[in-house]
Amino acid sequence: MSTNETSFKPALHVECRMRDTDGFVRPDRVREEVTEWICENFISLRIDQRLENYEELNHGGAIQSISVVGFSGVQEDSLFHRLADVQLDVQAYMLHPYVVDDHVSEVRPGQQHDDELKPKTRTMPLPSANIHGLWESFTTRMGIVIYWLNCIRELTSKVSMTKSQRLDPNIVSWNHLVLLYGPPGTGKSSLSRALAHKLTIRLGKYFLRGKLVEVDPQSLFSRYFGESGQLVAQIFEQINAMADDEACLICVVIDEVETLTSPRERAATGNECGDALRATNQLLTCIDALRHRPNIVLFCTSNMLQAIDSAFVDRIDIKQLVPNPCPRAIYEIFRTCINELLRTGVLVPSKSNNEDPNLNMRPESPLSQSVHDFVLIEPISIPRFAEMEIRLYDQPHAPARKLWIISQKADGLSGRTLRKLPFLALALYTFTEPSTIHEGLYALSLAVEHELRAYNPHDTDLSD
Ligand SMILES: Nc1ncnc2c1ncn2[C@@H]1O[C@H](COP(=O)(O)OP(=O)(O)OP(=O)(O)O)[C@@H](O)[C@H]1O
Repeated sequence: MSTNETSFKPALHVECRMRDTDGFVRPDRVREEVTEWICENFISLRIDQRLENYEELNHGGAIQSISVVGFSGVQEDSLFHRLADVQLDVQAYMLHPYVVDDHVSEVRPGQQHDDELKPKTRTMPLPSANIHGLWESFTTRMGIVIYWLNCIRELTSKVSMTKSQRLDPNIVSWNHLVLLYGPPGTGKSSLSRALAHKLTIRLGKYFLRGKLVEVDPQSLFSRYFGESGQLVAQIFEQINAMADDEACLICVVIDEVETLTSPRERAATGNECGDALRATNQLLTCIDALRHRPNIVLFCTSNMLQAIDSAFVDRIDIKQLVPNPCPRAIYEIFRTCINELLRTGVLVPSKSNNEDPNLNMRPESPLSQSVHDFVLIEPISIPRFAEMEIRLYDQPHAPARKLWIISQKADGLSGRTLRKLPFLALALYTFTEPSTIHEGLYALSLAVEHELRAYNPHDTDLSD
């Protein structure tokens, strides 16, 4: 098959997580060997599949896991893909260990004035154990996730093209700027970090390392009039210096970017101070200056798109609304929380037949035989939506089914609120310790109703 034919095929992404080998094993060698092994041993692959029996490979000892993580084609929601129809994209990476206290840019003790004039950033090497798994918690298969798949695909191709083809930024416009906007608590900041992590893995062919730089926008405002512009310039000087290492992908995250980019017309009419105007001007200049750096991507988040300067909005390459999670995403949020409560023993699997007659039927019982194939006897974790969807109506009492009904009811709540609810529900509505999974789910359903009433005080009938 010609190379041209291959490059037009959609990509199937496979991630190969390596053990820490102290640099003895090169990721590109692992990538090559795993690609060859997959082509020789598989006809098709399923999204989310974990590949086994790789230990026999020359680099098998250096591999911790191999998973099929995504597909960049038209039918992004289909689960099975024939290798003959795709371009295999294997990435080998090593996670940097968990960092408890992120590095905050240096400030010298005892220098009060100096401290205030230092913009604060946190840096973390990528890919990082701190962020690992975050992307997956957002990208439930199908549903709202499609735009994230598009977003990562667009970013990957733009960064890789500017890096490999050395495109002239004055001719091909790419400002390296992504804006995630939407209501509070929908996961914009977490998604920016998750995107940075994922992008570093996916671009492992082009960049040997990655770095996440999180800028605290509040620290860019000084109480000394006229200093804010300088602080912005200072932070971008630091970022520019980091980008001198061309083998490193620098992902910068600026939360609440509207604080730095308030519309300059407002300042001109006297409602905003001149210092803010200088900060906005400086930021725009710095963004323009970064355009020739193929290894920088800037992720910004905002709750208020209308409060951002139009010249900044005009420079944005990828602008993505992050809405409240849809029921499938809500199911995933609740599912991960409940599984964590089960894992730690805060919740326990069902103990008696009283709660759910189907659930504890013994497999030996002839009466149970017909339902046994479908029934979870002692669930130790709730399955993913994709796994339980086909069996949804066969098991009216299964925890997964109950959770799906609760998730549909919780539509409209923010991701932040949803993450709090399972734990809060146990504190408010259960009286035994530990509670069973069914008691926990009943409590969660009450907590959701309570929260919805707080959102819509006039809506009294929330039963389904
Ligand atoms: N769709 C979602 N899926 C999974 N978790 C989510 C989702 N939305 C929000 N969360 C969780 O909610 C919490 C808050 O997220 P985050 O701070 O990223 O939101 P935000 O949109 O940046 O909020 P704000 O605008 O108030 O700063 C995090 O723990 C995040 O994991």
